[in-house]
Amino acid sequence: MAKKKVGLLVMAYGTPYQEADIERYYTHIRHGRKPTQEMLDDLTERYQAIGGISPLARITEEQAQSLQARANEIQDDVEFVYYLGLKHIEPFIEDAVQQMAEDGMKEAISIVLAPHYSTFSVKSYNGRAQEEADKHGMTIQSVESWYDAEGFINYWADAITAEYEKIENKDKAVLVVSAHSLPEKILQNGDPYPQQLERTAELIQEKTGISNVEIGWQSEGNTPDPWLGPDVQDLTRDLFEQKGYESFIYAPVGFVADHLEVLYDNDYECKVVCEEIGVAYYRPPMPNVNPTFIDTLAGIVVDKFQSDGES
Ligand SMILES: CC1=C(CCC(=O)O)c2cc3nc(cc4[nH]c(cc5[nH]c(cc1n2)c(C)c5CCC(=O)O)c(CCC(=O)O)c4C)C(CCC(=O)O)=C3C
Ligand SMILES: [Fe+2]
Repeated sequence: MAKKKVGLLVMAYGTPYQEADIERYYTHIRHGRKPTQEMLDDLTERYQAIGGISPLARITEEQAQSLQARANEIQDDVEFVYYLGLKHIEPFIEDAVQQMAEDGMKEAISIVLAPHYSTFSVKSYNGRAQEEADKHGMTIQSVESWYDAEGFINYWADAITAEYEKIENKDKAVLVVSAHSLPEKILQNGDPYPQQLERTAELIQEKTGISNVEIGWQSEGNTPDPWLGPDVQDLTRDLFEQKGYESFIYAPVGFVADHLEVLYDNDYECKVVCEEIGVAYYRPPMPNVNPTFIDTLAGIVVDKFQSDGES
């Protein structure tokens, strides 16, 4: 008998596919408000600085494909079929859910390719998926966060250790663990996002044994609100002045792929600060489709599916 098919909704941020997409993508991020020409030029220049366009579209697709393959390798009960649902560009989350329904899926499991839960990020992905699923009478079980998953921590611990070993004077080295900043107002409703980042950092510290570890926030948006800090660039200067560190390892653990926020905000902006103050810059590779990482996500998806019990 053919195995039952279960939808595997893989959700991610999305990125422009070509330069001509930047304006509508940015407008979507801004909830329908067009960016000014200056803002648009600024974003276009940042994409140009990383090679014209982001590698994120390709990597997200590869992550979803390998996640499907691994999830089908580690269990034999059902066949997971992946659907990509993006937050800010097509295929949108709603498109993916609708497609699942048209393909006859009755149930699905969803995961967001971002480790930390926030009302601003994961909650909105899951809410959009759920709302669309309701329209089609589909059930979606959503993985909420995986910032403390053992294989995820192991991935970063190994990648960071490989950089750390290159450094001679380890007393003068610091690890900066970061995620995307969010408006400070998330704190008023007890959002778990900052605690989850702290926990990721703590687990990485336990695993690597690195003594100097700091939390930073990066890539904050262009809005009048106050954002969570310290920003990684300011933090770099402060740590240099106050502690005299000579080597900085940046681990942007709130992201899972090579994209603008890492290739520009870390590899260009943080590096510029490091060069200015004369310290060494290190940034371990992103998870992308690393087998340990994909295996971890597959395990989480399968566990969630099995624990919620098929009827
Ligand atoms: C929490 C979070 C994550 C991590 C969790 C998750 O992955 O969901 C994330 C990831 C990403 N963010 C990305 C891109 C952008 N985010 C922006 C703006 C914003 N992000 C926000 C939040 C987040 N963003 C917020 C609150 C804004 C301000 C909106 C406003 O203005 O009210 C802008 C506008 C310009 C700018 O501010 O830089 C861009 C271009 C890319 C793709 C990069 C590529 O294309 O390679 C990725 C993976
Ligand atoms: Fe963003």
